[in-house]
Amino acid sequence: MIIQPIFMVGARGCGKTTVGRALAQALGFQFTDTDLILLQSTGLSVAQIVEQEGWAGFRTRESDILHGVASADGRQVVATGGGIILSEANRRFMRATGTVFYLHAPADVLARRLEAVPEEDQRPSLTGRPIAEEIAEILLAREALYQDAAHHVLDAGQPPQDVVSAVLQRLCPCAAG
Ligand SMILES: Nc1ncnc2c1ncn2[C@@H]1O[C@H](COP(=O)(O)OP(=O)(O)OP(=O)(O)O)[C@@H](O)[C@H]1O
Ligand SMILES: O=C(O)C1=C[C@@H](O)[C@@H](O)[C@H](O)C1
Ligand SMILES: [Mg+2]
Repeated sequence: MIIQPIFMVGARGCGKTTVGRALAQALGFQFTDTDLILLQSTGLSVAQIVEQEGWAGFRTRESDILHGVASADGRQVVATGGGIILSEANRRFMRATGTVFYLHAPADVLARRLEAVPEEDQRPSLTGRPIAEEIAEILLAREALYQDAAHHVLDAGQPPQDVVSAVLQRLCPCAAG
C-alpha cells in the first residue's frame, strides 16, 4: 500500500500545528511543520526573515521546505504555513503527492484565538490592520485557494480531538466508531 503525506492547510489560527501534531500521534506518523522547520534551520523567526528578505523571500523559502519535507517520507503529517497556498505550484504539489485537509473556521473564531496568543514573531502583520480585520480580509482573499488545494474541508471550530477524529473518518470511513 502506498502511504502518502497528509497536508494541513488553512488560515492562521485554524489549528494546523495543534491538530496536525495530535493527528500524527494518533497515526504514529512523523510530524512536520514548515514554519518550525524554517525557524529551526535558520534560527530566524518569520518576522526576522520578512524584515530581511520581504514576504517574497519568506514565500520562496517555505515553498522550498514544502517540497523538501514532502518528498522525504510518506508517513508524515505536514502542518503548512497559512500562506503556502498562495503558490499555484504548491497547491498542485500537495494535491498530487498527498491528502490535503483544509481546516475551515469563521473569521471571528480565528480572531479570538489569535488575539489570545498573537505570537507576533511567527505571525507578523500581513496588512498592518488589527487582527480581527486582517483575518477577515485574508480569509476572503484566500478562501478559494484553500478550497482549491484541499481534498477535504473540515470544521476547525470544534475541539482539536474532534478535528482529529474527523480527519481519521475521512481517511478511513470504514473504521468509524
Ligand atoms: N480546534 C481548536 N479549538 C480551540 N483552540 C484551538 C484549536 N486549534 C488551535 N487552537 C488554538 O489556536 C491557536 C493557534 O493554533 P495553531 O498554532 O495550531 O494554528 P495554526 O493554524 O498552526 O496557525 P499558523 O498559521 O499561525 O501556524 C493556539 O493557541 C491553539 O491552542
Ligand atoms: O497566513 C500567513 O500568511 C502566514 C501564516 C503563518 O503560518 C506563517 O507561515 C506566516 O506568519 C505567514
Ligand atoms: Mg502553525
